[in-house]
Amino acid sequence: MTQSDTPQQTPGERTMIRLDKLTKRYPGQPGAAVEELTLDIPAGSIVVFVGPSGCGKTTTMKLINRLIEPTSGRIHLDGQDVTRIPVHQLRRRIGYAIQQGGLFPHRTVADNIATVPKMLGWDRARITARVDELLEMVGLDPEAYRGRRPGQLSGGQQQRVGVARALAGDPQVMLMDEPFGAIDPLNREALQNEFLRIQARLHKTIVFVTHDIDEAVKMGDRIALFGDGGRVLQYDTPERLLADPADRAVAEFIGAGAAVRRLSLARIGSLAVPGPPVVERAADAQARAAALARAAESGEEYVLVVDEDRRPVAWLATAGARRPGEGPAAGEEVPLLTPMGPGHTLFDALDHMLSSNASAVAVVDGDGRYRGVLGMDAVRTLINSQALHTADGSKLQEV
Ligand SMILES: Nc1ncnc2c1ncn2[C@@H]1O[C@H](COP(=O)(O)OP(=O)(O)OP(=O)(O)O)[C@@H](O)[C@H]1O
Repeated sequence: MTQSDTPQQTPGERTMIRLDKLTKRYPGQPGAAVEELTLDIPAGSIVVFVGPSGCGKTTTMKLINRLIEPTSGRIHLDGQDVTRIPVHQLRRRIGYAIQQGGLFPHRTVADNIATVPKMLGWDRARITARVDELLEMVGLDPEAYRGRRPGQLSGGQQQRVGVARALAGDPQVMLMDEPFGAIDPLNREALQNEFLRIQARLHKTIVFVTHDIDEAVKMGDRIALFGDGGRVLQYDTPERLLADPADRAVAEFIGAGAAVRRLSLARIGSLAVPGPPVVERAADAQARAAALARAAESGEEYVLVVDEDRRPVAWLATAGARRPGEGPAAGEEVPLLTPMGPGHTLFDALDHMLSSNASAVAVVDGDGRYRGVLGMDAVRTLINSQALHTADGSKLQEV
């Protein structure tokens, strides 16, 4: 076991949850479900528990909110031993969201979300306002959804309500047990992105369980990779887990494709990208031709057309792009793919290029203005160079 023996912290990080030699043996079971687990979960971060089925992830979650009691070991919440906190208080401080939402089927969406606020004795007006606020936050129109029952919602909508319910009492900590597990990939991605947006605002301490290493890499500030018998094999940032697996079992779980996964950790906003020539949309034919000629001379295949606010509009092929029988003629406009913004990753860029059979994507800043171009060759070079660098030249991370 690495790291989890001696919990690692960045200076200044406050520990919200401390698991200290936590062990759980279920009666009649030969081995422990969780064994001597020691782990610090920093305040305001998402820690993902990932690992094969039956390795003790759910048991650890249930130990944290005292749905079950440990055989031995301690759990501290914000410095307090949880066994000293009355259970009803603990439930208020810890929100719990589970697979398929775990909603009460006979209660309306509003009643489901209001569970904890009602427990807390809030008045009706405050509860109604909170329910509507949360529905908005998880992307459901309060007018349309507050009166429905779970059976009248899609799986994804149920999960959204489940997340809203877990957030309702404004808990310090959220435990999320495969909250997006039963969702198709497209909706799952949308939910993940929305949840990350919510988290960027709320800064909750979140423990998130998943089977899926890609989800772990995307959602986690840190990942605890569990092996059989409730042992943590590695507790690390996603970057380090992918770049430097602690042992063979970790490497096997991560599986093939670690290099590609690492692309999903590199945000385009923090990368230096080359800025090939542009031509303004308003430029007259002569200026266009001159720009094309200059670009072709320096070996460029395309020039980017930008509008008056420097937002990319289209590509313009240079003479260098012309290949007999295929490809556009010189001066021909080629439609632009959606440009990549600062929040997109190298993985998004590569995916975008592969799925649209393009060899480059335009890169824009947060206001949609042209920053540069990322080509297939540049991505390949970045992978092969084993290192990514930020715009200021400092090393971002290994790839
Ligand atoms: N109530 C219980 N009684 C007896 N054994 C249990 C109980 N709950 C879980 N276990 C066992 O404890 C071990 C850990 O289970 P747990 O549900 O924590 O794993 P998990 O990693 O969350 O699995 P999954 O990913 O499949 O949900 C398993 O071997 C399981 O069979």
